[in-house]
Amino acid sequence: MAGVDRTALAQVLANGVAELHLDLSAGQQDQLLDYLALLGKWNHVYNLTSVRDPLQMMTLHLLDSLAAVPAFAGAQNVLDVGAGGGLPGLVLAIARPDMKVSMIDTVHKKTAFLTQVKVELGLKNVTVYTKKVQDLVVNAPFDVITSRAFADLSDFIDWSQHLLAEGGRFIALKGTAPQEERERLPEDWKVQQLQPLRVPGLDAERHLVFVERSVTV
Ligand SMILES: C[S@@+](CC[C@H](N)C(=O)[O-])C[C@H]1O[C@@H](n2cnc3c(N)ncnc32)[C@H](O)[C@@H]1O
Repeated sequence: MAGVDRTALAQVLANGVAELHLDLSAGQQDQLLDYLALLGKWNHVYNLTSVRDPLQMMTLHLLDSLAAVPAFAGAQNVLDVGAGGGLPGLVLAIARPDMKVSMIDTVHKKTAFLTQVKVELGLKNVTVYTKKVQDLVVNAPFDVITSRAFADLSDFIDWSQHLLAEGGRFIALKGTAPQEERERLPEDWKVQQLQPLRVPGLDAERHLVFVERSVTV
C-alpha cells in the first residue's frame, strides 16, 4: 500500500481487533488488509472514498465497521444498503464467513469494485446488486438490514422495509445519536436500542441504532 508499510497497518489492525475483543484469525486479518489495499488502489480511479491516507482508512473505515460486528451475532442473512466501497458489508463478510452478506448500491462503478473484491478475496458469502434498494426484489428476505452513512433513518426504513423478514431488525451505523431522525420514523417502527460504540483510535461519537416493528402485523 503506497506510503504505509503493510506491517504497520497489520499492527494497528491487530491492536484494534484485540481492543474490540473480536475473534479474527490471521487469515481474516490478512483479508481485511487485502481489502484495504484494493480500496486504496481503486480509489485513485473510482473515487470510492474521500479518505485517502491508509492509516486513516484503517481507523475511519475498517475499525469503524469492525466495531459493529458483535451487533450481528446470530444474524444469518444480512443486506447492506448503500454499501459504497463495501462498508460495512465487506468487513462483515470477512469477519463472519458463516453469514450471507448482500450489498446494494445504485452506482455501477462501486458495485464493480465490490464484485472485484469478492472475486479477488474468494468471498463465497457475498452477493452484489446494482440498483435502487426500493426496486430490489428477493426470494429470501433478510433477517438484518444495515447501512452506514446512507440516509435519514426514516428513508432507510421506508425504502427497504419490504426486504426485511418477519421478526427482523434494522441496524444503522450512525455518528451522533440521531434524536430528530428517531422522531420521524415511519409508523409502526421504533428504536429498540441506541448503543454507543467505541472505535479504537477514534475520538468521535459513534452509535448503533436498532430499529424494529413496534407492532406485529
Ligand atoms: C455516503 S455513501 C456511504 C457508503 C458506505 N456505506 C460507507 O459508509 O462508506 C451512500 C451510498 O448510498 C448509495 N445510494 C444512494 N441512494 C441509494 C438507493 N436508493 N439504493 C441503493 N443505494 C443508494 C450511493 O450511491 C452511495 O454509494
